[in-house]
Amino acid sequence: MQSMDIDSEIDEVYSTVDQSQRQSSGKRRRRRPRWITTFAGALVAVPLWVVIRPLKNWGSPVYIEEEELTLESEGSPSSHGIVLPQILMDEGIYDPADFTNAIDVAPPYWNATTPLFKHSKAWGPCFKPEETMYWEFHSDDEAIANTTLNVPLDYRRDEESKTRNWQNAAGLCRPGFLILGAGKCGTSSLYHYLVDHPKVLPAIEKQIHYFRYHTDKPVGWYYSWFPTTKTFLENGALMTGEASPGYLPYPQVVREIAMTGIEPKLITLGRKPIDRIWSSYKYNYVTPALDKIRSGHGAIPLNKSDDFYKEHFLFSLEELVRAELDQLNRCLYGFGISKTRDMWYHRHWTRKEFDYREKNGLPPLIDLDEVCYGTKPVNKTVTRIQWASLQMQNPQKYIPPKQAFLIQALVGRSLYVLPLEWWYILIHREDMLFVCTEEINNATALLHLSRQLGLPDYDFEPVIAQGAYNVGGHRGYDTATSWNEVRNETDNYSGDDGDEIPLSVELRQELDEFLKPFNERLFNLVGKRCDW
Ligand SMILES: Nc1ncnc2c1ncn2[C@@H]1O[C@H](COP(=O)(O)OS(=O)(=O)O)[C@@H](OP(=O)(O)O)[C@H]1O
Repeated sequence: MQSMDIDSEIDEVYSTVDQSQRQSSGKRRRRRPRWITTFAGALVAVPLWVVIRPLKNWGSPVYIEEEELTLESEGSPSSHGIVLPQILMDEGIYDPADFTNAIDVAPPYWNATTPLFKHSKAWGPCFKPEETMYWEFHSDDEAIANTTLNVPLDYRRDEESKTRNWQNAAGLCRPGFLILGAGKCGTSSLYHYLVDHPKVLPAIEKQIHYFRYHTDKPVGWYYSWFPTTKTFLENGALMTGEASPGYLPYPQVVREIAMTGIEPKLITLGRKPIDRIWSSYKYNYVTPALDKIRSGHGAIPLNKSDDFYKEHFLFSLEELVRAELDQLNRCLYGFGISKTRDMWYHRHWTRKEFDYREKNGLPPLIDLDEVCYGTKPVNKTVTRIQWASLQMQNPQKYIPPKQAFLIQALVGRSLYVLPLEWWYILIHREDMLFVCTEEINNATALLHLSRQLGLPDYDFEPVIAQGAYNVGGHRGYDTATSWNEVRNETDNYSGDDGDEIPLSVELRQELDEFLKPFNERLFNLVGKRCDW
């Protein structure tokens, strides 16, 4: 997956998911005729139910008839104005105390005073089903054993859902959190840590990238990547979410999200820039380039060692950072200012911000990806303008073209404040959450974050102790690497000073100087400081 661009990553993910969906649906139990279950259930389950009622998710299956899922059947509003089918409250699946927490924050879509809540035909984040629903509270050991999760999830995905015409969001749920990025900042770990919370259900995939690559599809297609209303409610969930690092860098994604009628909490991770740069150099450049070379590229000899290829056929970190820094200096303090303005000023949603910044002497908005680097090769030898002299002088050195959009921005994607400033134009400040990567190993910091998301308190210590995700060579968003292995195998984790990163002292100093004002601007924007 590593060596592919995000589009093909996603295509691959989709086909794997469809397969696993088919497999997992094959494992689900066949439904029994309802009258049998109702009768048997009444005989056996009712006396038991009296005893075990306080135990959530335990007991024989509970079915809800169609008429029980109408507005009339809904319970009276709780003190927070939440209305759910009465049976969910009676069963103890939800408790009125669920809808606010220790710092008095309600999870997204559960705040009954917001316009979004009043106007959507929904139970919290989930749209009401159009058909009779068939409810089972999961106590099924077999089903549980067949999933990696504590609860078997039901997603409504089928062939039809891939077509543009599929509009219906009935029976589906919206995400309550999105991790926007930045890439290589621990987004996979944070996602897995958050979905360990008993009130949070995962999406089918960590990365859906709907708002970047798939907005030609209806929003129902997007929601179909999350648990269905039925699964969501019967598990007593409060939110679901996803993590797509391709969201953060792009201003057009901000607008797409704001227009979609979702109001998730938006989480951005920022890692010590030099650590992110080094991680991205290895993951987005070295590994995919070596993969490509090993499968045969041009006149590059086969079956040589990694060191041989690195020495003769790859650009060093020093070379790429040097070239990019020159480009960034030209762009951020020169041509990028007017070019960004020309591109964006005519849009309603950005104009006021440009004017405000100009009037108050604030740094100008920059559309880093689009404006500073370009998106197309210059000619057959030069993949991006910033590499013109490098590639002309070393035509034998290889940069995989599909990865160029990531390799070109090793430094740029560590200037977290530049894309974030666009997000703050349209998104409420209280919905923008910033996390320093170096904090995510800390259960207290995660508790704080989960409270800001509107979740009840939870101990994240055990899930953190399991390890980190998507570490170095152990690629894969869903693979945990134990902390022992992490310590043995990574050379750049928080806590050390990154001395082993192969950059000359001079360039490292220049880079630090270059980064400093952007880091300060970031801390100022998000209202907190990281340890870098
Ligand atoms: N808990 C914790 N603390 C510090 N650093 C961590 C943590 N979890 C993951 N990581 C490191 O983050 C890198 C992977 O980031 P992402 O998952 O965001 O990568 S991706 O953009 O989705 O591919 C990857 O960095 P490198 O190993 O340096 O490449 C991970 O090791």
